[in-house]
Order: sequence, then C-alpha cells, then structure tokens
Amino acid sequence: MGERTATSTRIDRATGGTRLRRLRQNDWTRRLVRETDVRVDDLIWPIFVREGDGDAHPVASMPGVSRRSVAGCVEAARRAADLGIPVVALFPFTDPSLRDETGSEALNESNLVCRATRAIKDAVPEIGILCDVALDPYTSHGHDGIVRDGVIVNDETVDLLCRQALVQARAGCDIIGPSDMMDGRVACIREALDADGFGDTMIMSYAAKYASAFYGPFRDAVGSAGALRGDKRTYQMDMGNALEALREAAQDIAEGADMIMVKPGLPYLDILARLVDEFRMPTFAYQTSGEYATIMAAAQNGWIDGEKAMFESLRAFKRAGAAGILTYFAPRVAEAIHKG
Ligand SMILES: NCC(=O)CCC(=O)O
Ligand SMILES: [Mg+2]
Repeated sequence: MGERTATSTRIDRATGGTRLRRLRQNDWTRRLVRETDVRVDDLIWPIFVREGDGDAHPVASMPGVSRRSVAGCVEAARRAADLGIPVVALFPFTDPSLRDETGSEALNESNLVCRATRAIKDAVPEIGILCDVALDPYTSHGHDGIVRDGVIVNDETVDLLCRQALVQARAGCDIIGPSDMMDGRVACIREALDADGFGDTMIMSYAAKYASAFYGPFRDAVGSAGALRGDKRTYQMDMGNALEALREAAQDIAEGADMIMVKPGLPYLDILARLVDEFRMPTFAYQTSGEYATIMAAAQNGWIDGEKAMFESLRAFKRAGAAGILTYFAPRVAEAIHKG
C-alpha cells in the first residue's frame, strides 16, 4: 500500500486501521472473500418455439437468439441439460392465422408449447420446463387477457388462464409461470391444478411485472409487436411504484405461489432486493429481451465488453438476493462458467 506518511496516521485513526483495500490486492484474495457468484444452477433459459422444420430463424433484435422448430427446441433442451442448466422456459411464435380475440389457441392441447413440452419431456426428462400462462402470444390484439369494450377484463380472463395452465400441466410442464398480472389468478390456478391431480406442479408467479419499454425485442420474437393495440398499463405495474410491488408479491404468496419473479430485471433491482428482504421467498429476476439487446448492441459496436457486462449484470441479480435469473444469455454463461 506504499510508504507511510503523515497522512497514514490520520487515515489509520479515521479507519480504525482497517484498510479495506487489503482484501483486494490479489485475484486469490478477491475470490476468497467474494460474497456472490453466478452459478449454472441459477439459470433459466427462455427459448422460442416456432412451427415447421429446418433451421432456426434468427430474431433480428436479439443477436444470438432464434426461433426453433420443436425438434430444435429438443436439441436446445439437450444442450441445456448437458450444460447443467436446470430449467428451460418455452415461448411460442404463434402463426398470425391462429390468433383470435380470446386467444383460443392457448387452450389447444396440441399447440406449439404443448408439443414442444411433450417432446422435451420425452427426450430430456431431466430438465425442468417452465411455461408462461398469459394470452398475449395467442390474441389478435396482443393483450394478455380478453378485451371487452376496450377493457382487459380480469375475472373472465382468469377462467381462461386456469384452463391454459391445465393444458400445459397435462403436456408435462413442471412450472406454471402466470405472466398476465390479472388479480387473483395464482389462487385460481393453484385450485385448478390441485383439483385436476397436479398438486406437484409448481407456480412461479410474475409477481411484480412492470409496464416496460424493455419487452420490445421479445414482442418481435413472438410476433406480438405488430399485433399489440394500445399498451398494458391497466394490468402491468406502474414504474413509479415500489410499495405496490410488496402488495402484489404478498398476494401471490398468500395465494400459493412457490416462487416469485420481478420483471424487468436490472431497472428494477431495488424491487428484487426489497422482495427478497421482505418475504424470503425464492425470488427470480427476468433479464428481459430489451436488457439483453442493450448489452448485445453495445458489445457489437465495440462500446462495451459484452462478456464482462453479461457477467456483471447477472452478478447484480445474485447480489440483490435472486435465487436465479431467466436470461437469454443462459447457454453462453454456462459455457463460460464451465471453461472457467
Ligand atoms: N412473459 C415473458 C415476457 O414477456 C418476456 C419479455 C422479454 O424478455 O422482454
Ligand atoms: Mg397480482
């Protein structure tokens, strides 16, 4: 730490002699005292499934991410399992001709997500599967629920969400992820699952999901961008609110959620930390498409080191107390961790 000077005595008096830089001197000391790390076990990999066969279709606004055929999703799940990633999350690109006012394709037992779930369960039984419950990939208007006179109606939507959850559970889905932000849906879905013999099917609720600009590329990926009429501010949370997130999470937990989630991730890190602190639940962060695209775009321009930014962003979630992270970086991170 250099020569001792008159200033040294002053500093020792001020710090009580504890020089915090002592522990940062070497790589090994830094590793020794590091409080959090990103592990492969922390990762959930969201993958996009599309109709048809053949090569994956790249998503332009998400470099490195593509929509895969059902067979391609099975390959991805195989790769994920081999890397040690515990869970894949499935999102469908629904053919526009199958979208309608009430999202009826969501209830089709052989829709894309159900077929991909069955195929993955069959070929890669050791990996967990998370399926989103919400109508937006299936509605012609792009909303997460049924629209009546311009209003996204809560209770009728919840009836459909319960049926959607059952369809997914029957296909073999392990974790139901209600992402719709309707009130009371966790309680109703839990009851519907239990009544149908799916008492072991887990619920990871999108407890605090904010109306955000960071979902843009995802809507491209699932084909909702062009479809969406208006915005989602009457059901997704207002970005100015933190106390309300505590109320949202409290409700979902009381209703039977096994795990909760905050979304988006990095812009809402304070919410994540507060929910962990308050409820001590397994709490997850969703590093959204917009967060992914932001890092990728800057990296591709040579403006930031993409690999370092990726790890830094994921470590932030762990430091804030996340049990895990849904991230499009999952396979790349897992590979980097294995390489060491
Ligand atoms: N329900 C899943 C999403 O809305 C994902 C959004 C994103 O990755 O931007
Ligand atoms: Mg709620």
